[in-house]
Amino acid sequence: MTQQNVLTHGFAPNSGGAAYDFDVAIIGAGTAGMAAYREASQYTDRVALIDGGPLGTTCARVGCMPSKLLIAAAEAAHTGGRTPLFGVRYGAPEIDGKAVMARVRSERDRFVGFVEAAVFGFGDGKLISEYARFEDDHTLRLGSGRKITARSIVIATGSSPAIPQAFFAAGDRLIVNDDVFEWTDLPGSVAVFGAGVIGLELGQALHRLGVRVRLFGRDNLVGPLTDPFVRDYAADTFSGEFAAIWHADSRISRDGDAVVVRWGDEPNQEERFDYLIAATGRRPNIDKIGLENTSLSLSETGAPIYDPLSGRVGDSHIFIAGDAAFDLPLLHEAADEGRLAGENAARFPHSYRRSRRAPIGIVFSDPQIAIVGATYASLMKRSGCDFAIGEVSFEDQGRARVMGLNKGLLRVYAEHGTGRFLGAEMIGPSAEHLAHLLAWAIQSGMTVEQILQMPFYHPVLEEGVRTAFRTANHALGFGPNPPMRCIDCGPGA
Ligand SMILES: Cc1cc2nc3c(=O)[nH]c(=O)nc-3n(C[C@H](O)[C@H](O)[C@H](O)COP(=O)(O)OP(=O)(O)OC[C@H]3O[C@@H](n4cnc5c(N)ncnc54)[C@H](O)[C@@H]3O)c2cc1C
Ligand SMILES: NC(=O)c1ccc[n+]([C@@H]2O[C@H](COP(=O)([O-])OP(=O)(O)OC[C@H]3O[C@@H](n4cnc5c(N)ncnc54)[C@H](O)[C@@H]3O)[C@@H](O)[C@H]2O)c1
Repeated sequence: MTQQNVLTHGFAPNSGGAAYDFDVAIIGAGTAGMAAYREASQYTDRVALIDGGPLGTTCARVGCMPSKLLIAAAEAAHTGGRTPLFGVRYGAPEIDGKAVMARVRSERDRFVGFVEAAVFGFGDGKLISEYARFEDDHTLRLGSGRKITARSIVIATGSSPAIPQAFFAAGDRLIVNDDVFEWTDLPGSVAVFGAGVIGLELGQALHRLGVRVRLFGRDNLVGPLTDPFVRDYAADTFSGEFAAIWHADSRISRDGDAVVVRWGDEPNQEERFDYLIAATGRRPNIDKIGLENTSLSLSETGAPIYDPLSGRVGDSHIFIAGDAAFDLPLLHEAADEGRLAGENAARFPHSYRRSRRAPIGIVFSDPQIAIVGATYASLMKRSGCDFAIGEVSFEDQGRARVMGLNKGLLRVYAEHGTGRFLGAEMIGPSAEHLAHLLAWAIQSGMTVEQILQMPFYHPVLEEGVRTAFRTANHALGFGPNPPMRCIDCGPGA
């Protein structure tokens, strides 16, 4: 990849004798930073995009894309195990770990290449390949020691794995997601710590690829789920497939090449692994950017206090976006926040607030997990039990049974009085698609009644969604419960 557009020694800013070197300086050329750059460039040419590397974005390099590539391989390995249900038998899968990881890495490199090409395509002198930290409110000190000034600044520095101190007892066998995607072969065994999104996705995928996996969670949490019924259903489902301890107070040590994990006093409560994968959450990359040298208001944790509808930190000329803000650390949110911050930084002091899209989060486990709109926990906090709940189990749902994918539970939440659809949590088949339907309904401000007026084909998984809304309709006091397995709804609808 040519770096001819990368400016490392000197730049040509300060056009027109302006007070600052740049109108906008963006720290971080990830998803949020690139979106900010594109947006700000609509208003001014005097934009600097600063990134100390590696380029390529977290999503493409060590996040969304390589994780989904690994999951795709795991799905291929798992498919044969499901087919005896249909009277179709394949032999045991033969998993070539080297070939699995070769595809993950080469496809990953391809995605990263596209991103790099986009950054380098921004034009001469637009990218400054150095790390930056604040020297004062308008001044950034670069890694080389040089300084630049900017009228507005966007912080888009992303996030990094947060690793509990106790894990370091595993020495060089302690790894994070970044390291997994550098493997050239699959290991024999891993202890995955953290039953959040990353832990579930990587843990299940590695298990299906023949790696001995044990997942160690905390507080019985399962991914992002907050509804106790859906969470318990999910925990039972995953426990039925691979070894998982949803709450463990474990002790970690190292014995030769092995990581030893002990989670109780019984002899069978100790296991040895090749690696310990830390998937225990992420923290924003804001601790080393010199925020203490600015006049910004910081929270107790040292995070800039900002408005998520404008990206603006306090009443300053500084904006924050993406995982650095850590409100919704997801790819599409990083892109939206980057655009918002870039526009407002360029327009400054005329910055505006913009409404946000309906929240949506998907975990690419199997079954998939999805949450949309307001979570169960946030509704409980906001209104106690004063909201209506509808639900459907996918165990007897027609289409799910036909496909042998009849594992899952969807719970939908609606506002009493208005019948407005507020949010949903689910585990189940094709959750990635059903979640989009649900999120679009929330963003459109639909009521349960309006949703039930929509067309539903037969036999489809969406009929299960309809059942959940029919039971919500009843919980709202708007109508009777749907008959169980009603024929005109389609069998098991
Ligand atoms: C394993 C994994 C799987 C994921 N899967 C999904 C998924 O399926 N779907 C989804 O929506 N999200 C997923 N995510 C989350 C998603 O990847 C992130 O939310 C998103 O990439 C954040 O983008 P960003 O621009 O904020 O940060 P990044 O892309 O990390 O960009 C930050 C940039 O800032 C640079 N930088 C940092 N500090 C400085 C500094 N001081 N000076 C200059 N440059 C600096 C870095 O080099 C980097 O290039 C996943 C994350 C992980 C880790
Ligand atoms: N499909 C997706 O959209 C996707 C996939 C992967 C990552 N992501 C993003 O990346 C972020 C980070 O993912 P993550 O999984 O690292 O964080 P997470 O916040 O989703 O989960 C971390 C989990 O680790 C647990 N934990 C903390 N300390 C622990 C300990 N000592 N022992 C055992 N468990 C412990 C927490 O209770 C929590 O359940 C996510 O919030 C998400 O925004 C998204």
